[in-house]
Amino acid sequence: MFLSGLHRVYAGFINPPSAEKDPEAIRFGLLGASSIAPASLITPAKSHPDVIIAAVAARDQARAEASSSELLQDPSIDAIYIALPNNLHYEWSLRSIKAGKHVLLEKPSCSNAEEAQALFNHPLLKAAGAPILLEAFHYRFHPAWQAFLARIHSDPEAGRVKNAFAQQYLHKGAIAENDIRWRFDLSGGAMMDFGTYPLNCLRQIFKQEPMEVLDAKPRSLTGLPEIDQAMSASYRTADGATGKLVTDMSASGDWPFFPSSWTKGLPRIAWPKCEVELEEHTLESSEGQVHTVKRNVILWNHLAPSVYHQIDVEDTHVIRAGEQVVKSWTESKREKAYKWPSAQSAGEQEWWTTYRYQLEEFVNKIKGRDGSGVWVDAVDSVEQMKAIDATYLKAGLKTGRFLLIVYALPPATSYRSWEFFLLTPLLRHSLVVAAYSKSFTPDFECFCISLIYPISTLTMPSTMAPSVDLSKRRRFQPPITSFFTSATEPVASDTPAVSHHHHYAAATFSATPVVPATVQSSLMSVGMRVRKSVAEGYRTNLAKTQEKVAPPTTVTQTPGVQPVRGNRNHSELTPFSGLGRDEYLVNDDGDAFSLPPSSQESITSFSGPLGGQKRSLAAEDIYADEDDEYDSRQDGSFGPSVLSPNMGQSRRILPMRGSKAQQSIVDIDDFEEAAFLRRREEVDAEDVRMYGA
Ligand SMILES: NC(=O)C1=CN([C@@H]2O[C@H](COP(=O)(O)OP(=O)(O)OC[C@H]3O[C@@H](n4cnc5c(N)ncnc54)[C@H](OP(=O)(O)O)[C@@H]3O)[C@@H](O)[C@H]2O)C=CC1
Ligand SMILES: O=C1OC[C@@H](O)[C@H](O)[C@H]1O
Repeated sequence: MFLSGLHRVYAGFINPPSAEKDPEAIRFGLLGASSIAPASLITPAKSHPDVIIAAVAARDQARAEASSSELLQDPSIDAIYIALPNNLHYEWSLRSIKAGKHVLLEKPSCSNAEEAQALFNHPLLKAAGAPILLEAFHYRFHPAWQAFLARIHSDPEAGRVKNAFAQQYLHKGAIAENDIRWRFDLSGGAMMDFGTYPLNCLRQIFKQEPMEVLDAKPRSLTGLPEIDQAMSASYRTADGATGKLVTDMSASGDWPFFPSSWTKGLPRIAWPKCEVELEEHTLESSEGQVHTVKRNVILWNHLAPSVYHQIDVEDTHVIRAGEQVVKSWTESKREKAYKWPSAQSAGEQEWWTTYRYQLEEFVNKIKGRDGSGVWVDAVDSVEQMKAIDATYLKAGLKTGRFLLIVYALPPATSYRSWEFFLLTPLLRHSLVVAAYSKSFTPDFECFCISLIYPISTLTMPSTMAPSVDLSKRRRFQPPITSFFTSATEPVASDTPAVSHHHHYAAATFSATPVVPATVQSSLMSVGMRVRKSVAEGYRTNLAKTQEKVAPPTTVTQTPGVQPVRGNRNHSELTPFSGLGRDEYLVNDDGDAFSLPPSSQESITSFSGPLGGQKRSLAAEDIYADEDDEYDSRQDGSFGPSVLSPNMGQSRRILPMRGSKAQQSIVDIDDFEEAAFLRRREEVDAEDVRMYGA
């Protein structure tokens, strides 16, 4: 048994036999030289006759065989594997699909449900001969998982699901401090990463949507309250079945057989596990006797079952005559399923990993073959993201949904002094409006920037107003400055920028309102000063503040020089040098009213040629469903909320009670919605109109 286990590991993960490649083999391009790619695709591809790994695109030219844009444009590439940080999944899947490529997309599919909905319901996926898009929930393709589900859903002994539990731990120290999983701006967090598996397990077990989230308790990363390092959450279906998941990506202590005081702080190793209790149900009734059975099933190690797994099934039988128990007994069995019971996929081997099985089905789907029948469809992926979002909301963690309000106050001439009178009303207005908005939209972080120039001078086309029905968690959003084109700078031509190869800079461009350079620089610096002075305790020392704030490139652009579009782009990535990885772990502690870590960087960070990495507040997630949120206020209170000192990091609020009438002085609907708050989809749609697909 041990030797066969070793063989499965060796052949599955280390050195599978090489298959001779078919001339019609699917040629894969990989976006990102990710750590998971060797296990998830490169090694499995070796034994697949219909798969060739053709190219890898990376930010670092030395490690890349192609740039990401070259990869998508290359007609010899059939499919793209996306194992980028989660925040880039939506964008690059969409780009790949638009380029006509099939997409194997790592989990979680997107940053939030809205993105997932937009992606998986994209019209390009509905057309005849449309590209195949698959969220890589690899564990589901292994026969062990399907055998486990069959014990719950298909056997005559299986009653309805009563209760389920799923756990998945990663031991303390397994993930480096600067890993993408610990970065909010890259849509990290335990529920997004490891937690997505046990959640998916529960959904598969229950087969009912949506699951109500009864409770969700995160353990946040020290210094980064918005990042969940661990989560435990419980759920209930419409049928009343209950489920619980526990995930911990830095698990310690709680060793079996040892007193907890001995092992506290030591890394904890535990198998991934799914456990299901089914309701007692009647097998047969005859001659006044009723035969019932009640089943419990456990699957150990759904994550890497090819290494080892076991399915423990325990059936408790009872024969009753009326209330009287005539006979009862328990049947236990232990099962394993390294292969399908009947050959559902040609040539499968016991050593096939979950990833190898997944690849088999992905290819089968593309080639129109029958295969095992296991698939993760569009609805499934969308529901998964909805369930993740709902868990985060219940946990009270920052959801990454932002409402940014920008509005203009009367011109500066109406104030007697820029130094004093200007900043005070701006600050007051900003804070009051943000707080007021927060009371309508408790699920959103609300920020406000008051400007001095009347909005009318910016001549924003009204068609660019944002939709308010979208909310975005960790959402892709263009930086604020990308919407302003200096009057001295030429308007970018529609020739796609090619100078930003080797990074994943999105090539989405927007029609930008032309703003005189003077207006623009004042606009930016005023906005910056307001934000800065908040963080610095209402300091209004202009010289000192400005010194710290590098002017954005768009403002200082050399006249006559063609701007490089990629550099202004919202999703631009830092180079492989490690810049993006090491810089993080921002701590806002002690900065009472500071905006989230990226608020300043959102404006300054893309001044360099390689673009900014950090999550941009001004450029960020801006949507609110105000009516819903208003209606959902439980305590009947209405009116402004005061943001807590941690407003950039947590969602705590202090409601200030009052009647609706009393509070109607400030109405956020009075403020015109700024053009740069457009939804991503609108940006894309406009691009298509202006520049072609
Ligand atoms: N199915 C599974 O079992 C697993 C799935 N995953 C999923 O795969 C994805 C990648 O995870 P993993 O391989 O661990 O991640 P890595 O950090 O190892 O790889 C991510 C890749 O993304 C590229 N990248 C682009 N922008 C950034 C950025 N700002 N910071 C860091 N990297 C960036 C990098 O490519 P380059 O430097 O080459 O340009 C990097 O190699 C995630 O979505 C994760 O959830 C992860 C592990 C297991
Ligand atoms: O999907 C995953 O599976 C394996 C884990 O190590 C990793 O963190 C996670 O992303």
